Amino acid sequence: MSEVLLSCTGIQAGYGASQVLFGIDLAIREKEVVTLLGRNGMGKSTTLKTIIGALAPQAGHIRFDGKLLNGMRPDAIARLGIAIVPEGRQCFPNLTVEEHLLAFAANRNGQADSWTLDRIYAVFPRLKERARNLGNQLSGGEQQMLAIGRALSTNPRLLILDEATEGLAPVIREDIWRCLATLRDAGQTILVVDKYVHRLVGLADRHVILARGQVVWQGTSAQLDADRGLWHTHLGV
Ligand SMILES: Nc1ncnc2c1ncn2[C@@H]1O[C@H](COP(=O)(O)OP(=O)(O)OP(=O)(O)O)[C@@H](O)[C@H]1O
Repeated sequence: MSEVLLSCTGIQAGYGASQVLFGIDLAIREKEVVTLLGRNGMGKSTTLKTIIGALAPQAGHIRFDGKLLNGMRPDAIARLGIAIVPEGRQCFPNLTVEEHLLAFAANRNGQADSWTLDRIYAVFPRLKERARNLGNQLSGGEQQMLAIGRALSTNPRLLILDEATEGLAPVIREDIWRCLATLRDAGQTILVVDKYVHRLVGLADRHVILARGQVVWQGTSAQLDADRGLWHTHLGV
């Protein structure tokens, strides 16, 4: 089995006096695709925020490639190789697609198989067609592809997607799922938060379900697929 890349143990976190996470334990191995699932308000985004350093945990440890992330600033964590595609895409209106993909490009970890512009265009041919268009000339789906492409251009060891298909038309969502499957097949380690569990069982290796700030279930896609009671109780499907 491959090495554990990210591990969270006993994470507690919240906003001021309001505690949201009550001891989250999760681990992601290299080349795994893992989802974080659960109904609205159960703590998925808060977990992501603690991993990327946007929110300091009140207790517990977050380790990435063996290094303790507690207390590190978000930019330092990003430099270690964690990239997030945030909810809402956040493209720059006055940069072209190609400028977005070049402006953030880095291969800090010296990966042999790095995400060059050509490789990103191979995963997202639509972005190649739109290379000279500005961010504000793109459709919602194209902006989402660009946000993923931009995150990839930093050659992250862990790519995190927070509700990447939110608000997209079903046919565009399918495009995004196909692209994520291509990334998975290329060996990219991915943590996904999304609500389309039907699609996620076909995409991910493992799933972690949160309820009220705690991990209530973890298992493989086959295990999740076989237990529709879980879908009903915790995923509202
Ligand atoms: N900035 C904030 N300040 C105060 N409370 C917050 C803040 N952000 C989130 N919360 C609260 O923390 C709890 C968990 O929210 P979180 O966004 O982590 O849930 P989630 O599982 O990602 O759900 P969703 O899919 O609705 O985003 C909720 O009760 C939410 O109201």
